[in-house]
Amino acid sequence: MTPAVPGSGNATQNWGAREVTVAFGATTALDAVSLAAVPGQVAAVVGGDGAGKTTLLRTLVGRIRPQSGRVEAPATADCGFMPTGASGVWQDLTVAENLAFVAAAYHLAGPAYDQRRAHLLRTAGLDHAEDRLAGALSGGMRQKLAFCLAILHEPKLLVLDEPSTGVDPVSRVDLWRLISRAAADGTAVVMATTYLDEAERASTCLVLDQGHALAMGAPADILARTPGTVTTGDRPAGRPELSWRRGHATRSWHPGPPGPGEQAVAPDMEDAVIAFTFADRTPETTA
Ligand SMILES: Nc1ncnc2c1ncn2[C@@H]1O[C@H](COP(=O)(O)OP(=O)(O)OP(=O)(O)O)[C@@H](O)[C@H]1O
Repeated sequence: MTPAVPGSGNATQNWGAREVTVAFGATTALDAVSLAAVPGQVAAVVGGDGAGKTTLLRTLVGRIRPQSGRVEAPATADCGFMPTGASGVWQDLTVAENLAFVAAAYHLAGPAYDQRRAHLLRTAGLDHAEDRLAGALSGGMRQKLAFCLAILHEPKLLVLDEPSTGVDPVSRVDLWRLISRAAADGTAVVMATTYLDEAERASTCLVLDQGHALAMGAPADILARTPGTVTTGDRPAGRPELSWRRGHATRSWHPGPPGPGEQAVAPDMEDAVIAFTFADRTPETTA
C-alpha cells in the first residue's frame, strides 16, 4: 500500500507531493518538499519570488518530473491546471470559443455540459461576454475565464498558479468564491498565491522559500508557530534589514523577545511568512 502524504489526514486519498526534489542545473527549485492535496480542501502555497511555487504546482500536475520523491495525482484527465498569468487562455478566441475548445478536448457535450457551462459563466460573471475576444477582456475577467477552462471538465485535482495576481479586489472576491465552491463540491484544490489573506482562508498552508518548506499546516497553527517576535512602531527596531513597512507603520522581527518599549503584535499570515523567512535566512540570529 502506498503511504499517505504526510499531513493529509485522509487514509483513502493520498494525492500530493512527497519529499519532492527538483533541480534546474545548479538551482535547487524544490528540496524534499511535501504537500497533501485533500478532496474538499484548499491548500495554499505561499512564498516570495523564486520560492518554488510554480515548480511545485507543475510537478503536481505531471509537467515536471522530480529528481527524487514522488507525486500522487489522479489521471491527467482528472487534473485541472490554471497556469500563471491566464496563459491557459487563447487570446484570439472568444470566451465561447475558448470553452468550446476545451470541451472538445475532453469530449464534453450534451445537456449536462450545457448546464455546467452556463452555471460557470454565470458564477464567473462572464455570461454577458461570451462573444468577446479573450484578449479584449479585463485582466480579472480573463483570469476568471482561465479558471472556468481549468475546471470545466470537473477535475478531481485543481491546481491554480496565482489565480488572483493582478486582479482587482472585486474580481478577487469572485475568484475566491469560485475556488471555495470547487472545494465545497469535493475537488482537491492547490493554489499558489501571493495574497496572504487568501492563504489564511485555506485549510492548509505551505510556506516556501528558496525551495525549502519553512512551515506547513493549518493557518492558525502556522501563526502560533511564528518564530521570534514581531513588533510595530514608527521606525525600525533592531536590525533595519529585519524590518518592513506595513501601511503607515514599520514592523520589525526579533529572534527573541522584544526590547524595552517595543510593542509586540499578534502576527497575521504576512508577519508569520516574513518571520519564518528571516529566521531561515539569518540563522545566526536564532543560533
Ligand atoms: N525552467 C527553468 N529553468 C531553470 N531554472 C528554473 C526553471 N523554472 C524555475 N527555475 C528556477 O527555480 C526556482 C523556483 O522557481 P519558481 O518559478 O518555481 O518559483 P516561484 O515561487 O513560482 O516564483 P515566481 O512567482 O517568481 O515565479 C527559481 O530560482 C527559478 O529561477
